[in-house]
Amino acid sequence: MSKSKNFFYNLIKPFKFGSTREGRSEDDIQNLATQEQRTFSYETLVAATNNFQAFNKLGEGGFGPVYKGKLNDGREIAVKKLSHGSSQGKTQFVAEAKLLTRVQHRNVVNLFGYCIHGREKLLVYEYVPRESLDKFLFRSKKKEGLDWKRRFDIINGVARGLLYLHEHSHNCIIHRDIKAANILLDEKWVPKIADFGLARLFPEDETHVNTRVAGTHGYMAPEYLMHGHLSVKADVYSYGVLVLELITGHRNSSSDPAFNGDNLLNWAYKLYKKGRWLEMVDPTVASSVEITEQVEVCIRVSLLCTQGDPQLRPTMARVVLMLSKKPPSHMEEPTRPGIPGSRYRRTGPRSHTSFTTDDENDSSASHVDSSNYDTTIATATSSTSSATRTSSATAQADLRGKRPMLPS
Ligand SMILES: Nc1ncnc2c1ncn2[C@@H]1O[C@H](COP(=O)(O)OP(=O)(O)OP(=O)(O)O)[C@@H](O)[C@H]1O
Repeated sequence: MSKSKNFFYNLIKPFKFGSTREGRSEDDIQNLATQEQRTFSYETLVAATNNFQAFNKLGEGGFGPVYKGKLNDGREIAVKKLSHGSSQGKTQFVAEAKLLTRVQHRNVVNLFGYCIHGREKLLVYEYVPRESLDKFLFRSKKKEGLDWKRRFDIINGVARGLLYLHEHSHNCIIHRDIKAANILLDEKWVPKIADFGLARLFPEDETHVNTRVAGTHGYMAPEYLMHGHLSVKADVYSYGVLVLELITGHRNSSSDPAFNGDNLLNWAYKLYKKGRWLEMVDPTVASSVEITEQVEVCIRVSLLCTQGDPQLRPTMARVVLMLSKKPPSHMEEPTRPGIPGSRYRRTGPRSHTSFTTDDENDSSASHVDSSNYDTTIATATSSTSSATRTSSATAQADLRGKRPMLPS
Protein backbone atom coordinates (compact mmCIF):
# COMPACT_ATOMS: atom_id res chain seq x y z
CA MET A 1 0.00 0.00 0.00
CA SER A 2 1.41 3.40 -0.95
CA LYS A 3 2.30 5.90 1.71
CA SER A 4 -0.65 8.18 0.99
CA LYS A 5 -3.11 5.31 0.96
CA ASN A 6 -1.67 4.12 4.21
CA PHE A 7 -2.33 7.51 5.64
CA PHE A 8 -5.98 7.44 4.60
CA TYR A 9 -6.28 3.85 5.73
CA ASN A 10 -5.28 4.95 9.22
CA LEU A 11 -7.64 7.85 9.10
CA ILE A 12 -10.62 5.67 8.41
CA LYS A 13 -9.79 2.85 10.78
CA PRO A 14 -12.58 3.75 13.18
CA PHE A 15 -15.23 3.33 10.45
CA LYS A 16 -16.85 -0.05 9.93
CA PHE A 17 -17.00 -1.27 6.38
CA GLY A 18 -17.86 -3.98 4.00
CA SER A 19 -16.13 -7.20 3.77
CA THR A 20 -12.86 -7.31 1.96
CA ARG A 21 -10.06 -9.39 3.40
CA GLU A 22 -8.49 -6.42 5.13
CA GLY A 23 -11.89 -5.04 6.08
CA ARG A 24 -12.08 -2.56 3.21
CA SER A 25 -11.35 -2.30 -0.47
CA GLU A 26 -9.13 0.08 -2.36
CA ASP A 27 -12.28 1.83 -3.57
CA ASP A 28 -13.48 2.35 -0.03
CA ILE A 29 -10.18 3.91 0.85
CA GLN A 30 -10.29 6.16 -2.16
CA ASN A 31 -13.84 7.21 -1.29
CA LEU A 32 -12.88 8.06 2.21
CA ALA A 33 -9.87 9.96 1.04
CA THR A 34 -12.27 12.10 -0.95
CA GLN A 35 -14.47 12.52 2.08
CA GLU A 36 -11.49 13.64 4.12
CA GLN A 37 -11.22 16.45 1.65
CA ARG A 38 -14.87 17.12 2.37
CA THR A 39 -15.98 16.79 -1.22
CA PHE A 40 -18.63 14.37 -2.41
CA SER A 41 -19.13 13.38 -6.00
CA TYR A 42 -22.58 14.03 -7.40
CA GLU A 43 -22.88 10.33 -8.24
CA THR A 44 -22.32 9.46 -4.57
CA LEU A 45 -25.16 11.75 -3.54
CA VAL A 46 -27.44 10.51 -6.32
CA ALA A 47 -26.85 6.96 -5.10
CA ALA A 48 -27.27 7.90 -1.45
CA THR A 49 -30.60 9.65 -2.01
CA ASN A 50 -32.08 7.33 -4.66
CA ASN A 51 -31.63 10.05 -7.22
CA PHE A 52 -33.24 12.64 -4.98
CA GLN A 53 -36.52 10.79 -5.00
CA ALA A 54 -39.51 12.57 -3.53
CA PHE A 55 -39.89 9.93 -0.82
CA ASN A 56 -36.44 10.84 0.44
CA LYS A 57 -37.32 14.50 0.72
CA LEU A 58 -37.21 15.69 4.32
CA GLY A 59 -38.59 19.10 3.55
CA GLU A 60 -37.84 22.34 1.84
CA GLY A 61 -36.49 25.50 3.39
CA GLY A 62 -35.69 28.90 1.99
CA PHE A 63 -32.38 27.64 0.61
CA GLY A 64 -33.83 24.69 -1.25
CA PRO A 65 -34.96 21.07 -0.68
CA VAL A 66 -33.33 18.66 1.79
CA TYR A 67 -33.10 14.90 1.11
CA LYS A 68 -32.30 12.02 3.37
CA GLY A 69 -29.59 9.67 2.18
CA LYS A 70 -27.32 6.86 3.18
CA LEU A 71 -23.67 6.58 2.22
CA ASN A 72 -21.96 3.31 1.38
CA ASP A 73 -20.16 3.40 4.70
CA GLY A 74 -23.53 3.36 6.44
CA ARG A 75 -23.61 6.97 7.55
CA GLU A 76 -26.98 8.66 7.23
CA ILE A 77 -26.90 12.10 5.69
CA ALA A 78 -29.15 15.04 4.91
CA VAL A 79 -28.36 16.64 1.56
CA LYS A 80 -29.36 20.24 1.03
CA LYS A 81 -29.61 21.27 -2.61
CA LEU A 82 -29.03 24.99 -2.68
CA SER A 83 -31.33 26.83 -5.01
CA HIS A 84 -29.77 28.57 -7.96
CA GLY A 85 -30.23 32.19 -6.89
CA SER A 86 -26.82 32.65 -5.32
CA SER A 87 -24.39 34.88 -7.08
CA GLN A 88 -21.52 33.32 -5.20
CA GLY A 89 -18.76 31.87 -7.34
CA LYS A 90 -17.51 28.32 -6.99
CA THR A 91 -14.18 29.26 -5.45
CA GLN A 92 -15.82 31.32 -2.76
CA PHE A 93 -18.41 28.62 -2.12
CA VAL A 94 -15.73 25.95 -1.71
CA ALA A 95 -13.69 28.19 0.58
CA GLU A 96 -16.67 28.91 2.81
CA ALA A 97 -17.90 25.32 2.82
CA LYS A 98 -14.46 24.06 3.79
CA LEU A 99 -14.38 26.49 6.69
CA LEU A 100 -17.80 25.35 7.85
CA THR A 101 -16.85 21.68 7.81
CA ARG A 102 -14.38 22.56 10.56
CA VAL A 103 -17.23 23.70 12.80
CA GLN A 104 -17.74 20.77 15.12
CA HIS A 105 -19.64 20.74 18.35
CA ARG A 106 -22.06 18.38 20.04
CA ASN A 107 -24.82 20.98 19.75
CA VAL A 108 -24.24 21.99 16.15
CA VAL A 109 -25.26 19.91 13.12
CA ASN A 110 -22.08 18.59 11.56
CA LEU A 111 -21.44 19.55 7.94
CA PHE A 112 -19.72 16.51 6.43
CA GLY A 113 -18.93 18.19 3.17
CA TYR A 114 -20.20 19.62 -0.07
CA CYS A 115 -20.55 18.96 -3.77
CA ILE A 116 -20.54 21.10 -6.87
CA HIS A 117 -22.08 19.66 -10.00
CA GLY A 118 -22.54 22.08 -12.89
CA ARG A 119 -24.70 24.82 -11.48
CA GLU A 120 -25.73 22.67 -8.54
CA LYS A 121 -24.28 23.31 -5.12
CA LEU A 122 -25.06 20.78 -2.42
CA LEU A 123 -24.30 20.52 1.27
CA VAL A 124 -23.98 17.20 3.04
CA TYR A 125 -24.91 17.18 6.72
CA GLU A 126 -25.06 14.52 9.37
CA TYR A 127 -28.62 13.23 9.51
CA VAL A 128 -30.37 14.13 12.76
CA PRO A 129 -33.11 11.56 13.30
CA ARG A 130 -35.81 13.35 15.22
CA GLU A 131 -37.74 16.19 13.78
CA SER A 132 -37.04 19.82 14.52
CA LEU A 133 -37.97 21.28 17.89
CA ASP A 134 -40.96 23.26 16.60
CA LYS A 135 -42.66 20.06 15.51
CA PHE A 136 -42.66 18.86 19.14
CA LEU A 137 -43.10 22.09 20.99
CA PHE A 138 -46.07 23.46 19.09
CA ARG A 139 -48.04 20.29 18.48
CA SER A 140 -50.31 19.28 21.30
CA LYS A 141 -49.91 15.55 20.75
CA LYS A 142 -46.13 15.62 20.55
CA LYS A 143 -45.25 18.24 23.12
CA GLU A 144 -45.69 15.74 25.93
CA GLY A 145 -42.42 14.20 24.79
CA LEU A 146 -40.75 17.36 25.98
CA ASP A 147 -40.86 17.26 29.76
CA TRP A 148 -39.12 19.98 31.77
CA LYS A 149 -35.82 18.12 32.04
CA ARG A 150 -35.64 17.73 28.27
CA ARG A 151 -36.53 21.38 27.76
CA PHE A 152 -33.92 22.48 30.27
CA ASP A 153 -31.32 20.31 28.53
CA ILE A 154 -32.29 21.85 25.20
CA ILE A 155 -32.00 25.37 26.67
CA ASN A 156 -28.53 24.48 27.93
CA GLY A 157 -27.44 22.67 24.78
CA VAL A 158 -28.45 25.45 22.42
CA ALA A 159 -26.67 27.97 24.67
CA ARG A 160 -23.49 25.94 24.47
CA GLY A 161 -23.77 25.51 20.70
CA LEU A 162 -24.24 29.23 20.24
CA LEU A 163 -21.36 30.03 22.57
CA TYR A 164 -19.20 27.79 20.43
CA LEU A 165 -20.29 29.49 17.21
CA HIS A 166 -19.74 32.96 18.68
CA GLU A 167 -16.52 32.45 20.56
CA HIS A 168 -14.88 29.10 20.03
CA SER A 169 -15.13 28.25 16.36
CA HIS A 170 -12.38 29.32 13.96
CA ASN A 171 -14.00 32.70 13.56
CA CYS A 172 -17.12 34.22 15.03
CA ILE A 173 -20.21 32.83 13.34
CA ILE A 174 -23.41 34.77 13.85
CA HIS A 175 -26.22 32.38 13.04
CA ARG A 176 -28.94 34.99 12.34
CA ASP A 177 -31.82 32.55 12.24
CA ILE A 178 -32.01 30.84 15.61
CA LYS A 179 -35.55 29.49 15.92
CA ALA A 180 -37.28 26.30 16.97
CA ALA A 181 -37.37 25.05 13.36
CA ASN A 182 -33.58 25.28 13.19
CA ILE A 183 -32.99 23.18 16.28
CA LEU A 184 -32.86 19.50 15.37
CA LEU A 185 -33.11 16.78 18.00
CA ASP A 186 -31.12 13.57 17.87
CA GLU A 187 -32.22 10.20 19.17
CA LYS A 188 -31.18 11.17 22.70
CA TRP A 189 -32.95 14.53 22.43
CA VAL A 190 -29.65 16.36 22.20
CA PRO A 191 -30.33 19.67 20.44
CA LYS A 192 -28.29 20.51 17.35
CA ILE A 193 -28.24 23.94 15.79
CA ALA A 194 -28.88 23.62 12.05
CA ASP A 195 -28.37 26.06 9.19
CA PHE A 196 -25.37 27.81 10.72
CA GLY A 197 -23.17 29.76 8.37
CA LEU A 198 -25.55 29.58 5.44
CA ALA A 199 -25.15 33.27 4.90
CA ARG A 200 -21.51 32.58 4.10
CA LEU A 201 -22.46 30.02 1.50
CA PHE A 202 -25.38 31.79 0.04
CA PRO A 203 -24.86 35.52 0.09
CA GLU A 204 -27.43 37.67 -1.57
CA ASP A 205 -26.61 40.02 -4.36
CA GLU A 206 -28.28 43.39 -4.54
CA THR A 207 -31.10 42.19 -6.77
CA HIS A 208 -31.98 39.21 -4.67
CA VAL A 209 -31.85 41.20 -1.50
CA ASN A 210 -35.01 43.00 -2.45
CA THR A 211 -36.99 40.01 -3.53
CA ARG A 212 -36.20 37.26 -1.09
CA VAL A 213 -38.44 35.98 1.63
CA ALA A 214 -39.00 37.57 4.97
CA GLY A 215 -37.00 36.51 7.96
CA THR A 216 -38.31 34.52 10.78
CA HIS A 217 -41.12 36.38 12.30
CA GLY A 218 -40.86 36.94 16.01
CA TYR A 219 -37.23 35.95 16.44
CA MET A 220 -35.34 38.89 15.02
CA ALA A 221 -33.78 41.49 17.26
CA PRO A 222 -35.31 44.91 16.67
CA GLU A 223 -32.01 46.68 15.93
CA TYR A 224 -31.24 44.07 13.29
CA LEU A 225 -34.67 43.97 11.73
CA MET A 226 -35.23 47.71 11.71
CA HIS A 227 -31.71 49.01 11.11
CA GLY A 228 -29.65 46.10 9.89
CA HIS A 229 -27.29 46.32 12.85
CA LEU A 230 -25.88 42.88 13.27
CA SER A 231 -23.89 41.53 16.20
CA VAL A 232 -23.81 38.37 18.27
CA LYS A 233 -26.49 40.06 20.38
CA ALA A 234 -28.98 39.49 17.56
CA ASP A 235 -28.49 35.74 18.10
CA VAL A 236 -28.76 36.26 21.86
CA TYR A 237 -32.14 37.91 21.31
CA SER A 238 -33.41 35.03 19.14
CA TYR A 239 -32.13 32.58 21.72
CA GLY A 240 -34.10 34.43 24.41
CA VAL A 241 -37.29 34.11 22.34
CA LEU A 242 -36.61 30.40 21.87
CA VAL A 243 -36.13 29.90 25.62
CA LEU A 244 -39.44 31.65 26.33
CA GLU A 245 -41.14 29.41 23.80
CA LEU A 246 -39.69 26.35 25.52
CA ILE A 247 -40.90 27.55 28.90
CA THR A 248 -44.38 28.58 27.82
CA GLY A 249 -45.04 26.22 24.93
CA HIS A 250 -46.31 29.20 22.93
CA ARG A 251 -45.01 30.60 19.69
CA ASN A 252 -44.01 34.24 19.75
CA SER A 253 -47.02 35.55 17.91
CA SER A 254 -49.31 38.39 18.79
CA SER A 255 -52.28 36.45 17.49
CA ASP A 256 -52.04 33.86 20.27
CA PRO A 257 -55.14 34.38 22.42
CA ALA A 258 -53.17 33.44 25.54
CA PHE A 259 -51.46 36.82 25.40
CA ASN A 260 -54.65 38.92 25.40
CA GLY A 261 -53.62 40.92 22.37
CA ASP A 262 -50.04 41.26 23.54
CA ASN A 263 -47.07 39.24 22.32
CA LEU A 264 -45.09 36.58 24.11
CA LEU A 265 -42.28 38.86 25.25
CA ASN A 266 -44.46 41.59 26.75
CA TRP A 267 -46.85 39.09 28.26
CA ALA A 268 -43.99 37.22 29.96
CA TYR A 269 -42.26 40.40 31.07
CA LYS A 270 -45.41 41.74 32.69
CA LEU A 271 -46.12 38.48 34.53
CA TYR A 272 -42.52 38.40 35.69
CA LYS A 273 -42.67 41.96 36.99
CA LYS A 274 -45.81 41.12 38.93
CA GLY A 275 -44.05 38.13 40.49
CA ARG A 276 -46.50 35.80 38.72
CA TRP A 277 -43.88 34.08 36.61
CA LEU A 278 -45.10 30.56 37.41
CA GLU A 279 -48.26 31.36 35.43
CA MET A 280 -46.32 31.41 32.20
CA VAL A 281 -45.02 27.85 32.49
CA ASP A 282 -46.49 25.43 29.95
CA PRO A 283 -49.10 23.36 31.86
CA THR A 284 -47.83 20.32 29.94
CA VAL A 285 -44.53 20.43 31.82
CA ALA A 286 -45.66 21.89 35.13
CA SER A 287 -45.84 18.49 36.84
CA SER A 288 -42.35 17.51 35.66
CA VAL A 289 -40.67 20.55 37.19
CA GLU A 290 -38.68 19.39 40.18
CA ILE A 291 -36.58 22.47 40.82
CA THR A 292 -38.62 25.63 40.45
CA GLU A 293 -35.48 27.80 40.69
CA GLN A 294 -34.40 26.25 37.40
CA VAL A 295 -37.52 27.58 35.70
CA GLU A 296 -37.08 30.98 37.31
CA VAL A 297 -33.47 31.18 36.11
CA CYS A 298 -34.55 30.27 32.58
CA ILE A 299 -37.25 32.93 32.60
CA ARG A 300 -34.76 35.52 33.83
CA VAL A 301 -32.25 34.44 31.17
CA SER A 302 -34.85 34.68 28.43
CA LEU A 303 -35.92 38.15 29.53
CA LEU A 304 -32.33 39.36 29.83
CA CYS A 305 -31.60 38.04 26.34
CA THR A 306 -34.60 39.76 24.76
CA GLN A 307 -34.02 43.21 26.24
CA GLY A 308 -34.42 46.07 23.80
CA ASP A 309 -30.93 47.39 24.29
CA PRO A 310 -28.47 44.93 22.73
CA GLN A 311 -25.73 46.09 25.04
CA LEU A 312 -27.72 45.01 28.06
CA ARG A 313 -28.21 41.51 26.70
CA PRO A 314 -25.75 38.99 28.13
CA THR A 315 -23.16 37.23 26.01
CA MET A 316 -23.71 33.51 25.45
CA ALA A 317 -20.77 32.86 27.79
CA ARG A 318 -22.67 34.65 30.54
CA VAL A 319 -25.85 32.77 29.66
CA VAL A 320 -24.08 29.41 29.96
CA LEU A 321 -22.69 30.51 33.32
CA MET A 322 -26.06 31.69 34.61
CA LEU A 323 -27.67 28.40 33.61
CA SER A 324 -25.00 26.31 35.24
CA LYS A 325 -24.97 27.91 38.68
CA LYS A 326 -26.40 25.84 41.48
CA PRO A 327 -27.89 27.61 43.32
CA PRO A 328 -28.37 30.38 40.78
CA SER A 329 -25.96 33.26 41.19
CA HIS A 330 -26.88 36.90 41.26
CA MET A 331 -28.58 37.92 38.06
CA GLU A 332 -29.38 41.35 36.72
CA GLU A 333 -32.97 42.58 36.61
CA PRO A 334 -34.28 42.42 33.05
CA THR A 335 -35.43 45.66 31.45
CA ARG A 336 -38.25 45.86 28.91
CA PRO A 337 -38.15 43.48 25.97
CA GLY A 338 -37.29 44.79 22.54
CA ILE A 339 -40.16 44.45 20.16
CA PRO A 340 -39.57 45.40 16.52
CA GLY A 341 -41.33 48.69 15.92
CA SER A 342 -41.35 49.54 19.60
CA ARG A 343 -39.15 51.86 21.53
CA TYR A 344 -37.01 51.19 24.51
CA ARG A 345 -35.63 53.30 27.26
CA ARG A 346 -31.94 53.06 27.86
CA THR A 347 -31.19 52.43 31.50
CA GLY A 348 -28.07 53.36 33.38
CA PRO A 349 -25.25 55.46 32.00
CA ARG A 350 -25.31 55.84 28.25
CA SER A 351 -22.35 54.15 26.70
CA HIS A 352 -21.24 54.57 23.14
CA THR A 353 -23.13 52.33 20.83
CA SER A 354 -22.93 51.72 17.13
CA PHE A 355 -26.66 51.71 16.92
CA THR A 356 -28.53 54.93 17.11
CA THR A 357 -32.22 55.33 16.78
CA ASP A 358 -34.60 58.17 17.40
CA ASP A 359 -35.72 56.17 20.38
CA GLU A 360 -32.52 56.81 22.23
CA ASN A 361 -33.28 60.49 22.44
CA ASP A 362 -36.72 59.90 23.76
CA SER A 363 -36.61 59.54 27.50
CA SER A 364 -40.21 58.44 27.65
CA ALA A 365 -39.65 55.90 24.96
CA SER A 366 -40.63 52.76 26.71
CA HIS A 367 -43.98 52.38 25.08
CA VAL A 368 -44.55 49.16 23.26
CA ASP A 369 -47.25 49.10 20.68
CA SER A 370 -47.89 45.43 20.45
CA SER A 371 -50.88 45.89 18.18
CA ASN A 372 -48.62 46.57 15.23
CA TYR A 373 -46.25 43.73 15.95
CA ASP A 374 -47.40 41.53 13.12
CA THR A 375 -47.10 44.30 10.59
CA THR A 376 -43.77 45.59 11.74
CA ILE A 377 -41.73 43.46 9.41
CA ALA A 378 -43.47 44.85 6.38
CA THR A 379 -42.99 48.37 7.69
CA ALA A 380 -39.34 47.72 8.25
CA THR A 381 -38.83 46.86 4.61
CA SER A 382 -39.43 50.40 3.53
CA SER A 383 -38.01 52.00 6.63
CA THR A 384 -34.56 50.80 5.72
CA SER A 385 -34.40 52.92 2.63
CA SER A 386 -32.65 55.73 4.45
CA ALA A 387 -30.14 53.45 6.08
CA THR A 388 -26.70 52.79 4.75
CA ARG A 389 -26.42 50.55 1.73
CA THR A 390 -25.14 47.66 3.80
CA SER A 391 -27.69 48.12 6.51
CA SER A 392 -30.46 48.39 4.03
CA ALA A 393 -29.37 45.27 2.27
CA THR A 394 -28.95 43.48 5.53
CA ALA A 395 -32.32 44.34 6.92
CA GLN A 396 -34.15 43.65 3.72
CA ALA A 397 -32.41 40.39 3.07
CA ASP A 398 -33.40 39.28 6.48
CA LEU A 399 -36.98 40.02 5.82
CA ARG A 400 -36.95 36.73 4.03
CA GLY A 401 -34.75 35.05 6.55
CA LYS A 402 -32.12 34.29 4.01
CA ARG A 403 -29.34 35.97 5.75
CA PRO A 404 -26.94 38.43 4.21
CA MET A 405 -23.22 37.92 4.37
CA LEU A 406 -21.32 37.58 7.58
CA PRO A 407 -18.78 40.16 8.47
CA SER A 408 -15.54 38.23 8.09
N1 LIG B 1 -29.34 17.47 9.11
C1 LIG B 1 -30.63 17.19 9.06
N2 LIG B 1 -31.11 16.03 9.53
C2 LIG B 1 -32.43 15.75 9.47
N3 LIG B 1 -33.35 16.57 8.95
C3 LIG B 1 -32.94 17.74 8.47
C4 LIG B 1 -31.57 18.12 8.49
N4 LIG B 1 -31.45 19.37 7.95
C5 LIG B 1 -32.69 19.74 7.60
N5 LIG B 1 -33.59 18.78 7.90
C6 LIG B 1 -35.03 18.83 7.68
O1 LIG B 1 -35.27 19.27 6.35
C7 LIG B 1 -36.36 20.18 6.31
C8 LIG B 1 -35.93 21.47 5.60
O2 LIG B 1 -34.90 22.06 6.36
P1 LIG B 1 -34.28 23.48 6.06
O3 LIG B 1 -33.25 23.73 7.10
O4 LIG B 1 -33.83 23.55 4.65
O5 LIG B 1 -35.49 24.45 6.15
P2 LIG B 1 -36.26 25.09 7.36
O6 LIG B 1 -35.34 25.23 8.53
O7 LIG B 1 -37.51 24.29 7.56
O8 LIG B 1 -36.63 26.50 6.77
P3 LIG B 1 -35.69 27.78 6.51
O9 LIG B 1 -34.66 27.43 5.52
O10 LIG B 1 -36.63 28.79 5.98
O11 LIG B 1 -35.09 28.15 7.83
C9 LIG B 1 -36.80 20.40 7.74
O12 LIG B 1 -37.92 19.61 7.99
C10 LIG B 1 -35.65 19.91 8.57
O13 LIG B 1 -36.08 19.37 9.80
